[in-house]
Amino acid sequence: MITIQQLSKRFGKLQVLNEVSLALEGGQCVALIGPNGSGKTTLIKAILGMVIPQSGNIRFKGKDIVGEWEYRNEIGYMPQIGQYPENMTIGQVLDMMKDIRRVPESTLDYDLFNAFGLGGMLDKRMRTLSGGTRQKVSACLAFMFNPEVLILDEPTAGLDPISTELLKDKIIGERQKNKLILITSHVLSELDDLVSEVIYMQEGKPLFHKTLQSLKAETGTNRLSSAVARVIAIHEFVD
Ligand SMILES: Nc1ncnc2c1ncn2[C@@H]1O[C@H](COP(=O)(O)OP(=O)(O)OP(=O)(O)O)[C@@H](O)[C@H]1O
Repeated sequence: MITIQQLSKRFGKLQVLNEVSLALEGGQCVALIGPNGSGKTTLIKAILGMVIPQSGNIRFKGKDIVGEWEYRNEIGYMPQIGQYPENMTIGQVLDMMKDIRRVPESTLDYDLFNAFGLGGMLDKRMRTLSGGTRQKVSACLAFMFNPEVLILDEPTAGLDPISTELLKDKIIGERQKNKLILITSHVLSELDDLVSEVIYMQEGKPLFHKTLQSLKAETGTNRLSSAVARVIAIHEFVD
């Protein structure tokens, strides 16, 4: 569904993405993990057309994304920190997004809106929200328009344990509908029962892209965190 070829991005002298090539398919939940500053968010923003690479290309369903914007309607994006007009209420933000997208009300997905109880907070202004409630608004918006692809950047950061479980259930349900889900998190234990593939970024390049099954089989461990640690140790030993 998304193919990335030889993608490179520099910010000044800093090489943030270094000839990244990846293929991401529907029906997969892909964990994009790696140390701080390894280029995960930059890669996500390049897919969304928010960061312009120096070289390489990204194809969405076979079509180069350069100069395109409609493909973004097929992607639900949950940023690390959602930026909203701070004086608007939750209800106004939701209405504004619905106005922009102009899709029939009957196609909207209110699962997370209902699960998070956002209906009881519609009059709260964005600037008054706790970090976790802001995350809930972002999650609700990412899923609301029923996109084929979900890109979730640290989606559970700041969410309480019950809300985290609600979001995880939703992610599992959407993956079963053959959607592509790309998710970054530093809490690997949270990804264990969610993901089918793992991409480990290091210094702007994927160190590996493996299925969870092969990662576990290769390392003889059932936990994602130990499996990743073992693969990194093997790579460091070989280098
Ligand atoms: N707009 C920008 N201008 C300059 N440097 C940037 C910009 N955006 C990101 N960077 C730098 O690029 C590098 C990669 O950042 P990025 O946010 O992609 O990393 P990350 O892997 O998502 O990190 P984290 O795990 O901390 O979220 C960092 O050194 C960051 O400071």
